[in-house]
Amino acid sequence: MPKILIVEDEKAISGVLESILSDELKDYEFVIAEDGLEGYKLIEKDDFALVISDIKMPKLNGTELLKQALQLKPEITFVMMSGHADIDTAIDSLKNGAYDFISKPIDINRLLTSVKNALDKEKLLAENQTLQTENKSLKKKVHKRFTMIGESPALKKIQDMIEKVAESDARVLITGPNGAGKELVAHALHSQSNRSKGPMIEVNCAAIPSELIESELFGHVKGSFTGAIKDKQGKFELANNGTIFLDEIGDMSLIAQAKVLRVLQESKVSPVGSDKSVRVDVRVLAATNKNMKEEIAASRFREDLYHRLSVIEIYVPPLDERKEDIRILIEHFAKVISEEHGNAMVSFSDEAIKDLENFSWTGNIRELRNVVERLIILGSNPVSAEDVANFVRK
Ligand SMILES: Nc1ncnc2c1ncn2[C@@H]1O[C@H](COP(=O)(O)OP(=O)(O)OP(=O)(O)O)[C@@H](O)[C@H]1O
Repeated sequence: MPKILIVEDEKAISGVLESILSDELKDYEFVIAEDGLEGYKLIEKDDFALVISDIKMPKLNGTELLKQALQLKPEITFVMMSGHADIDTAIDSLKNGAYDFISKPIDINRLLTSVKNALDKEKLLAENQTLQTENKSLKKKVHKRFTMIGESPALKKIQDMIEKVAESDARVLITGPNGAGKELVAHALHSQSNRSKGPMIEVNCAAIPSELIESELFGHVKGSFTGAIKDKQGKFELANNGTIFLDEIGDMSLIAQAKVLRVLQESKVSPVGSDKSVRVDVRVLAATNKNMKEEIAASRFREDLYHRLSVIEIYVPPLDERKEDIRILIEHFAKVISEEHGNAMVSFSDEAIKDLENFSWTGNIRELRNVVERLIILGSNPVSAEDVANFVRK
């Protein structure tokens, strides 16, 4: 239970305060100190949601208590109480960091309002602190999730390209087979760009039915079709001042392609059912595992859209073409997965790694990660060549 400290040398006053406040604030425990020194010792030992302190007290006065307590715990909230004679001191205490002061004789309503406001402020600060910590740890997790591991010349080339083009607003088409790391490249481009503080919005074009894609990308107004029960912002608007990542663009219908082309030409979007258009400042990244030349030849993809999307093209080759990355990827995934499982670090024997290097990885890095996870769960520590033979069917 959170605690409130009352520091007051007159027992009659502290008693009355405690009984009134505890009636109103049932979720708090009250602690009483009879002078500033005792109050300081309690603050040293314990955490208080609020300190209500008199100013004139023996041993350590309220002003000194405030100063010393704030040095010890800068986030602590104080409400001071003062007689008429020391009103100036009370005002000074506000300058020194107290939240409020109340003059004696105490007006109970004024006291309750002040105490409740002070506690609200304290709660907001605590919540803010928690959110900031959560945000930091989420950012770290996201960063970890999108770290690109590898030392092959192919990966180095990709990283060089990312470094060169990240800062420009050039559209980038990322190509390569499933599971090779295209999404990772898109995240690296966003996080190394000037837009990194803005949003990165991902759209899996293959997963959205063609009749819904327009509303997904550009939004709609209420009543524009059955089911449009309220206005909805589209992904392009949500990505304003940031990046939109159109994954599996090769699977987008021709109708949707025409609409995306218009946005790229005009930098404006019109929500479905609206005759107004909204200007958007969005960098467009796209990815596909399809051979776009073949798609264009078969009239499944618009050539004009392809040229607009692929100002820069980054090709992520399959893992089988960069086998020198396998060892370092296994070690990386072993570490990450052991951490995720909350286990001791599992290592891989040299023979196990060599056998894994000799396999063909049609599912690329995604498949390798799954296999490492399977071996960590089912195999011994260190994972042996025998474990690989037993648990990986190739
Ligand atoms: N270089 C790398 N280092 C570490 N992890 C990687 C690397 N490349 C890919 N991965 C991991 O492999 C998995 C697949 O990668 P990703 O989703 O980027 O592939 P993709 O090419 O976008 O696949 P798809 O086309 O199927 O969407 C993810 O878990 C990703 O974190």
